[in-house]
Amino acid sequence: MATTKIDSGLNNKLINRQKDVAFSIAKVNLAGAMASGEELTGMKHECGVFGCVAAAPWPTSIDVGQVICLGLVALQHRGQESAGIVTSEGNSSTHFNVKKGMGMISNIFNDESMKKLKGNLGIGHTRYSTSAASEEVNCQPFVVHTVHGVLAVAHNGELVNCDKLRKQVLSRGVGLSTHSDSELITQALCLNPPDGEEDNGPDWPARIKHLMQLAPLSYSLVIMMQDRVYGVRDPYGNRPLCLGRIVPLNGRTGDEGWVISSESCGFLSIGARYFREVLPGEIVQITSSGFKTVDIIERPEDRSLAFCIFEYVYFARSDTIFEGQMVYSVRMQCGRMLAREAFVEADIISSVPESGTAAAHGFSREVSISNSNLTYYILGHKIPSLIGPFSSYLTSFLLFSQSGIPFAEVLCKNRYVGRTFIQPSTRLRQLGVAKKFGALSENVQDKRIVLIDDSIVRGNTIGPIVKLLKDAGAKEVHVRIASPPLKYPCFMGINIPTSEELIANKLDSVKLADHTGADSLAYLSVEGLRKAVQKNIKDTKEVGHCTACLTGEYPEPLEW
Ligand SMILES: O=P(O)(O)OC[C@H]1O[C@H](OP(=O)(O)OP(=O)(O)O)[C@H](O)[C@@H]1O
Ligand SMILES: NC(=O)CC[C@H](N)C(=O)O
Ligand code: SF4
Ligand SMILES: [Mg+2]
Repeated sequence: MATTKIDSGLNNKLINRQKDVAFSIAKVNLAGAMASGEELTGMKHECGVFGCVAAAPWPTSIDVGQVICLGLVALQHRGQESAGIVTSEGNSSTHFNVKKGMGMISNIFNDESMKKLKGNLGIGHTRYSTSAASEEVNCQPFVVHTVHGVLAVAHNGELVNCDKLRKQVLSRGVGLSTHSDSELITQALCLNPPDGEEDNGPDWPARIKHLMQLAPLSYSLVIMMQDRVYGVRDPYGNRPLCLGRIVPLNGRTGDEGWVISSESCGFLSIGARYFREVLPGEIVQITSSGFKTVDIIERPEDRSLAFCIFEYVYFARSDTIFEGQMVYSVRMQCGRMLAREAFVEADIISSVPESGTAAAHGFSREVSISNSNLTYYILGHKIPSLIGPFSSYLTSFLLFSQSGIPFAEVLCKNRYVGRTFIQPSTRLRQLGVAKKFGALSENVQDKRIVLIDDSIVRGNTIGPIVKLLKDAGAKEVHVRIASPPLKYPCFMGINIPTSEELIANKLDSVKLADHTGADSLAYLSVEGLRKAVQKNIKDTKEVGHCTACLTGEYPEPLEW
């Protein structure tokens, strides 16, 4: 697989760029978080895109605006800074209906604004900023008027060659009003094609293709013209995008419309069914008569697919389907793999809610193999090593594919803590309290606990939780992380903290165990994660995942 490993020269440039980007974004986000007293945890920052086109005849009876609004609610975990919906009535009208604003979807859209979002087709966006500040002016979708009519664009991702493309677009006489790479994409689509006239009106697929050649990654786009929506996924397939069909009520046949979304998780709640993924490099056109692939743009030959592996680990909702498999099942598989790599004896297996839970169930079900010597368990009892080698027959015969250690919840998550408006006092900070969590003390008392989380980023979550569990009476807490140490920045739509902020760059697992007060701490290996993700991918000609934040191997040369 051809990838770009960071050398020391590039590393310095990366550090500088990281500082620039981190400063411009973090000053907004940190200010927001600090003002609310909220502690920064996890990898934030992706975005969700959604589109809907009603089947003919138009005007449709489908409430397109509401379908998009509910579609965005299902994608709310992908971005909570701002959101927007743009609809088109699909006729000769020279404008789109637009509603955008800062904050959560429920704060932006109400019955009154929904009434104005009439239409037969539309697109929506929910944002976490990566390339420009979290401000009203950068809210998406971007809407522009061109000589060929109105155009709206919603983008998930981040252009790795943004500076170069910016210069190209500016040098063609276009003025940009923001620093957003998504505005840049919108304006790049408006440029007249470099190689001649479009005799029969604008050739949008050709323009999109041209953009894709100029900007290799990373993006999933929904682009709306007056009577159609295009769905576009970058040739590396870095960010997700999938298609669904709106099924008729009362068992009638045929489709009532089509949806396109970053994730499939919301489809059932809007009366849609998952159809398929948009392929890496594919341009899909959706009109009142259905979907059609209009082109597939290839990657350079020596480069592999690079779907973000962290969509499986943490970002996506667990009922979403990627590459033919449900995210929840992959997270369980990560837990199984973790049990094979880093088993430890304990009384209960538990998780840090929410996203660590599926992996904990997987861990609990797995036959356990410790790192150095095989240890076989049946119904929680260690089998003497003498009969160990025969136990695989026993386990399959007796259907004991479990470690024999039950799963039990130990933590209760407070979902309102993010709204607190006070800064913790020095005393509270020194106590290192796990503000988001409470301990289920009866489950914890005198127990040896394997505590599973999906990832450690800054290390702000795990230490206070270990302390909380010990304070609640836990005898031992063994932390197991269902992904490898996070060491490198991401430039593809995820705002990973600077390298210095990533705790794995400061403390190895032994030191981190010591630092957090855990009795042991171990991560899943990169190979283990890859195997867990790729084990059940079927019917796909090609498989490939970006692991740059874990390995420093980037899918495409970085150009700064
Ligand atoms: O090392 P840190 O910087 O503290 O970040 C790591 C934590 O952040 C995420 O959880 P989060 O609370 O964001 O959401 P979740 O409920 O989906 O797990 C992740 O699941 C880890 O628990
Ligand atoms: N996280 C994202 O996908 C953000 C999209 C785009 N780069 C923006 O900042 O608006
Ligand atoms: S660097 Fe990490 S977060 Fe970014 S796209 Fe690659 S796997 Fe995903
Ligand atoms: Mg978490």
